[in-house]
Amino acid sequence: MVARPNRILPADRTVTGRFITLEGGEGVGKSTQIRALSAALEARDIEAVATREPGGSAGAEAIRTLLMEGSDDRWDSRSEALLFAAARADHVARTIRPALDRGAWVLCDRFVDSSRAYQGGGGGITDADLLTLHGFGSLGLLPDRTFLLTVSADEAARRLTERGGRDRMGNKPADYQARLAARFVEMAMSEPSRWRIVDADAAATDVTAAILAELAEWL
Ligand SMILES: Nc1ncnc2c1ncn2[C@@H]1O[C@H](COP(=O)(O)OP(=O)(O)OP(=O)(O)O)[C@@H](O)[C@H]1O
Ligand SMILES: Cc1cn([C@H]2C[C@H](O)[C@@H](COP(=O)(O)O)O2)c(=O)[nH]c1=O
Repeated sequence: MVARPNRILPADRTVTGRFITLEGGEGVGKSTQIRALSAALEARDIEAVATREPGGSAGAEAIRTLLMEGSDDRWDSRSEALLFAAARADHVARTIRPALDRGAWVLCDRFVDSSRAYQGGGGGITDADLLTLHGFGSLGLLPDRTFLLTVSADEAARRLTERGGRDRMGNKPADYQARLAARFVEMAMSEPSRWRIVDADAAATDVTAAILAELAEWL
């Protein structure tokens, strides 16, 4: 197997698992799709680890509470970026890397690209600084494939109402939300080998099928 540059592994190890991330705004259906993809992988006898950020390990879940509760200005941009990076470092070390090392697939609801969109596009931290934090905290681990789920504004609002409201980050002002949405698209366009943009306005089963089609080469 050809070593992939985003994996920092001992020289004698090979990896058969894949690291897949889902990105996008609130309520676009990421967790719904993670559940469906887990089931699809398990049906093929592939171990799937479904996880999320911030969170996914005991330490990261504790940091999640700090990040998700309180007013939208509880943290300034730099403190917030550091907290997300610290949570991610623990998540990668305790959950993601061990799973990949044993050959499992990891399906993660948000990862470093959310920091690049929210703390970067929204909060004004430079991409270089965010990637430096990621390099130190998580040894620069990147997904094999990242799906950007997009929905129309009306459908996103409908789903959020149905689900019951926004979190602390979702309460940031409209210009912040617009910048982060634009940043997601910019990242996806600038790295087409890793990213796929999926129209998530469709029925959940159709979205799952579209994602699986983009994973077929590894299944
Ligand atoms: N394709 C779909 N069509 C219609 N409703 C959907 C679809 N996908 C998800 N939903 C519904 O939209 C709501 C939000 O979905 P979900 O929790 O999966 O989104 P999310 O992207 O994980 O949200 P967040 O980032 O805020 O956690 C839920 O009520 C879910 O049942
Ligand atoms: C990983 C990550 C997340 N965020 C934001 C994005 C969302 O508003 C919340 C997470 O809530 P979810 O319902 O679990 O999707 O946190 C962020 O700003 N930066 C990040 O790195």
